[in-house]
Amino acid sequence: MAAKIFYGTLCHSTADDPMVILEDHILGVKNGKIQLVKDSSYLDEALSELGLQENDVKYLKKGKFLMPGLIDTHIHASQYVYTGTAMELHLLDWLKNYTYPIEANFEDLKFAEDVYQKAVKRVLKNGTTTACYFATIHVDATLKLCDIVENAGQRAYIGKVNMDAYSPHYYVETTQESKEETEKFVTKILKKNNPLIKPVITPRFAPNCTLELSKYLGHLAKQYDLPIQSHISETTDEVEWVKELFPGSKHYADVYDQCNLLTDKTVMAHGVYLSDEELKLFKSTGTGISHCPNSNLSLRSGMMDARRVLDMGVKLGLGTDVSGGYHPSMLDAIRTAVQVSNVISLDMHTDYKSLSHREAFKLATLGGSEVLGLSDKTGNFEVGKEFDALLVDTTVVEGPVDIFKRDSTDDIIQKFLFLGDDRNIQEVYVAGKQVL
Ligand SMILES: Nc1nc2[nH]cnc2c(=O)[nH]1
Ligand SMILES: [Zn+2]
Repeated sequence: MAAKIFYGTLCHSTADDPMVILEDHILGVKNGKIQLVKDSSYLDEALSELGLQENDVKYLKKGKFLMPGLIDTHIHASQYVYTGTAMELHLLDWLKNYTYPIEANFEDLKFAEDVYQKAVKRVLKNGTTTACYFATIHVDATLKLCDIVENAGQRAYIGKVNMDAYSPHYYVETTQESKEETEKFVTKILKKNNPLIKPVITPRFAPNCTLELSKYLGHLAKQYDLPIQSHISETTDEVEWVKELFPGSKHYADVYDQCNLLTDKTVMAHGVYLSDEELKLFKSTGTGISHCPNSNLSLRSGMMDARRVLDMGVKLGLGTDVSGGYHPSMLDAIRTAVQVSNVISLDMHTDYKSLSHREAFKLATLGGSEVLGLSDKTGNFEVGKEFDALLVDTTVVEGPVDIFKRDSTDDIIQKFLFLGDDRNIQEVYVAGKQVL
């Protein structure tokens, strides 16, 4: 995109305020970065500062607004193939009966390409400008996912999954293979030198990796300064199993910590059953949590108390966890996070504050960028950051939202968060480039 100025309503989060609504404002973009955010009375000044003409200004009428792109901190691109199905089992049986057999098919590159094309297209259309993807154990198929993400212009972390233990015979790696293939994958992606795409070290979860492999992965992440993703404390059965498998560890988080897998670039999905001690360890290591409320309800795993995590100062973002979660849209993650928090509040003392839609909006944007260690680049409309944004139109004909004369800008934004969908997402920008 050439340089441009957007004129109208802007909505984003800051460190102090989960939702700042700026009406009659201008946002200037040049070289993919946000150059200025000002009151509209500065328009003439901004035009000359950026060397632009009046026809470089995009005016947003009532009902339209600009917001930061959504950040999905936990999504399995490979599981998109069965999204919306197969949710009657609990986690460990679900993995055994559906997930592993389906992921094993990604050895077939044609199958992988078809699924990944559709998954990436779907999430971009739903406004996910940054995604933290799990793929499968297969290097070639995971490289295919990288090509597809690159062509689509999305910002992403992409992980080749590691599994050398308690995995079925048809979907498993030897420890040596897993080590070699992962380093091969990492170096290939780094060679692309695409600033939008990074490899992420991806031990599936503690039971699926030997300590030897997990320790190697911690070392690899350090060597190449890479982010790390995995799952933790999603169900009580899983927590019990980890206790049995690793009797030498203080708790679940300690298994990862012993392998140097808890860093300020680590995102752990779920964390429903983390103890205070584990959360303190997350805080001290800078590890973030991806809260995946749809998945936690769909697989009946439990309810993660987002308020508790926030109160303990642990970084928090939202994830769809497709396909443990059935919905690929982060708007669904925002809504479900609010609803789960509402349900938790029913059992709490009266001054317990459930998560507001404003806070959930922040988790899906700025919070996600913090969890992924990308808050210097994306997450809000701070000057100097890259322009990752959605142009939302709540007045689209035959759309899912009805706007009335009485609706304030605040109401319009809230209606989009609770009722909107991809029909309302008119334009999607990543690093200043219009990708949809
Ligand atoms: N939700 C979820 N939890 C996991 N734990 C280990 N693997 C998975 C997975 O694929 N999905
Ligand atoms: Zn997951």
